[in-house]
Amino acid sequence: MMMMLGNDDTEVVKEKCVKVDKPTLIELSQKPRIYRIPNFLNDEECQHLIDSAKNKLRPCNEISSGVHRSGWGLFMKEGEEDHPTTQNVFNKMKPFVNITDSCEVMQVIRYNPGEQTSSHYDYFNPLTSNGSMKIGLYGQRICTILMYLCDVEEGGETTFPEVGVKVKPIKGDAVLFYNCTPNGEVDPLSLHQGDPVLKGTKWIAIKLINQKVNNNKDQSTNPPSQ
Ligand SMILES: O=C(O)CCC(=O)C(=O)O
Ligand SMILES: [Fe+2]
Repeated sequence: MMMMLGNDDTEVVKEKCVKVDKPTLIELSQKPRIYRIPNFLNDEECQHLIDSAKNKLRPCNEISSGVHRSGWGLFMKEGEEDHPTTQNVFNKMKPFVNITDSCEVMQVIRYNPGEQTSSHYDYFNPLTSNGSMKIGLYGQRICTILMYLCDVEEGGETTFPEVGVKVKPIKGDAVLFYNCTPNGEVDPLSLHQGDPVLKGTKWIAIKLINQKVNNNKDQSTNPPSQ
């Protein structure tokens, strides 16, 4: 399995976080597995991700598969993830998850006041033809790493309504959550949403971690919508 908890580089704590040099996972929920990773990104990394996206954002005023997303977003293009800062961010993820060439490109999203993403699952639905086609192409989205690139004055929490978990955006923190159960089945408890921003701006970066597939997918095709 991809998660390597409790090895030499990581530790899981259930209580308040004490700042330590090595990455720490704070368990927010066991079912589904949701962890906060405090201080995952430094200020420079947050700024780099914002700067690399800010002039290229497109409105996400769309309703696809029943998900209402009203922020502004960008999927990094091939090559943009090669920047040393972004590669360093991926290196920081490696103690926790398997990053392979099957993984979808990183996505950067900005929400202004009133903008949000309604409740949805990140996994591909294996019961639909579209979902199973994407599973074949990219691999199931086993888990998601969501990074907060700034503080938000008010609102904008990431909420998991099925399990009553609400994560406040804190600049540099990340949330790692599993869209599948440990035996690999899609997990309806992973339902989540980006609450409306009430005051300020919310910037996030998202890396979806797909199960590795062995194919020659064309990396230049558009990433799948959720
Ligand atoms: O904005 C958030 O906190 C959640 C966003 C999200 O779940 C997504 O873009 O898939
Ligand atoms: Fe999501």
